[in-house]
Amino acid sequence: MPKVLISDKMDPRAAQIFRERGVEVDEKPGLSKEELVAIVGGYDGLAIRSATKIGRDVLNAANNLKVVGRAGIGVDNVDIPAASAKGVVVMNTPFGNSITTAEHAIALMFALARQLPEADASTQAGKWEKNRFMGVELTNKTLGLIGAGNIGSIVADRAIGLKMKVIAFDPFLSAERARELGVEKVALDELLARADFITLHTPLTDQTRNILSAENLANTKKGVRIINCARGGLIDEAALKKGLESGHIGGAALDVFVEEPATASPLFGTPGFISTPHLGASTSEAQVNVAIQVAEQMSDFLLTGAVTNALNMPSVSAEEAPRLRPYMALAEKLGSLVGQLAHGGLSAISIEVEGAAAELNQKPITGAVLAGLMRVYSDTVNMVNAPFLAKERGLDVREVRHDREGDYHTLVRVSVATSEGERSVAGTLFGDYKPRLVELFGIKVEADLTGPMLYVVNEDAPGFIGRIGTALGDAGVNIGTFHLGRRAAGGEAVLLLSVDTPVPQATLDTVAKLPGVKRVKPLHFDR
Ligand SMILES: NC(=O)C1=CN([C@@H]2O[C@H](COP(=O)(O)OP(=O)(O)OC[C@H]3O[C@@H](n4cnc5c(N)ncnc54)[C@H](O)[C@@H]3O)[C@@H](O)[C@H]2O)C=CC1
Ligand SMILES: O=C(O)C(=O)COP(=O)(O)O
Repeated sequence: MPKVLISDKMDPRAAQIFRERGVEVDEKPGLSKEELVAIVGGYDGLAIRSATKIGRDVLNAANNLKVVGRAGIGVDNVDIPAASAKGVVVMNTPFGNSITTAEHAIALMFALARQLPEADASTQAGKWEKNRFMGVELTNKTLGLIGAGNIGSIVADRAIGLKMKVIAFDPFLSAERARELGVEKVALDELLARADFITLHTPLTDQTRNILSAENLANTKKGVRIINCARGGLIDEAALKKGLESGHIGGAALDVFVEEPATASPLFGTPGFISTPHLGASTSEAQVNVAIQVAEQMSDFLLTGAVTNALNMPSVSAEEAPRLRPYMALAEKLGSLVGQLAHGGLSAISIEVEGAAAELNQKPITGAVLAGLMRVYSDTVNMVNAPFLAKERGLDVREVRHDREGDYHTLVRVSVATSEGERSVAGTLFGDYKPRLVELFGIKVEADLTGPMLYVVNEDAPGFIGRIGTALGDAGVNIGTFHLGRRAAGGEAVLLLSVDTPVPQATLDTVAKLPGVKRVKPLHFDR
């Protein structure tokens, strides 16, 4: 039974779903990094929010980990390249808390416009400072949206409802989508110059880090009010403090900080500054949504192989997963076969599907071929990290889908470019579930690729099969199955033998010296 650790505070429905689905679950929110490193090796899945940091140290210790599930949106607390290299799928729940977070941005916008936190503190202190708190109306003001994705779009919709004019800077926002949202797409400089309020809704990337830099903050309209419910690091916090102190910035509301938890930010106490402790997603509705979704996605993956909302792997639906499973086994065996038989470096690989295979999602098949191929070089390879490793090695990967149906109702062909020219192998599924090799380097040969095997290329000649049987028999190696193919009578022939035990080196040397033998290679396949 797979085992999952919930390492952040999560709605109890997550644990309930894991248990109902047959996944063992431990709940240990608030672990230190050292505590997590000490126990993470015992888990197949980690369910997290933003507090758990999954870096190389945690991943190095996570030797059984298959999936990290983020009950929320931002995954900047997960080292995705390191997770991919380790073969760990990282998934999030991209919509479950978007409305809640958008509402928090709107709440902070109102709080800034009417100085609600300060007015509340002063009133409850018995001061009744009616004349101190003069606010501004939102109606007819311009809201500058930096990032118009899921959350930004909801903020735009709500702000338009409040009769604001919404302008948006987002390089990936199409003119058509901007029209649909009722926002005006502008360049960043124009947004800075025109906006009365600015709200940030982008992920933290190399392009967005410090997007509100000291220089950009200086180019904003005097009195601008700024809201950040996205990620700390989008705003230069020191420059923001200076801007608030000089009065150029009329107010700022941060839900997120460069350093979290922010318990001693220099911004605290600055006039016009208000803050919340990363509460954007904290409503009961959003937390139920993301808890249910993450537990379902992770259980599906661990129990059926279905992949939803992964950031480092193509999706596989729950309906597709059972249909794809035998193809992935076939693909992995074919990849392994070409990997084991390749002489020297490979520069390119092409994965072709035809017949019934062409109706399926090809990405997982490609991932499985690459995993089989790359496992020849490293035994920590799986479908998640194989495409990354292949890319790192400069392997050119091509996918081809043929509508035609040939001799077999379904076929997967793997061709590699080697220093000796192109080599290709092909396989089918017998009875729609049993992987079977049907072609090896242009020669028709049918075989199960399983366990220890022996591959021999020889000149087709009478008596050869007897001689090889004797050589293996003399070494006490029992032959399980025997598969033969040849280009033409008397031409090049291939022999694939499954053997009960691996063939010793001395016997391989004996076989290599038999008359007519051109190549001998022991192979091994997972069963
Ligand atoms: N405070 C909180 O508790 C929460 C924070 N978030 C954060 O909110 C942010 C936005 O989330 P979503 O809207 O769901 O993401 P999304 O991916 O739907 O939208 C992000 C948008 O940013 C745009 N973008 C990317 N690079 C950009 C750039 N250089 N300049 C301008 N725009 C750029 C993208 O085109 C996209 O439209 C994320 O950072 C997420 O982690 C999300 C939920 C809760
Ligand atoms: O979903 C996100 O990106 C968030 O920032 C929410 O964070 P949280 O789950 O509340 O720690």
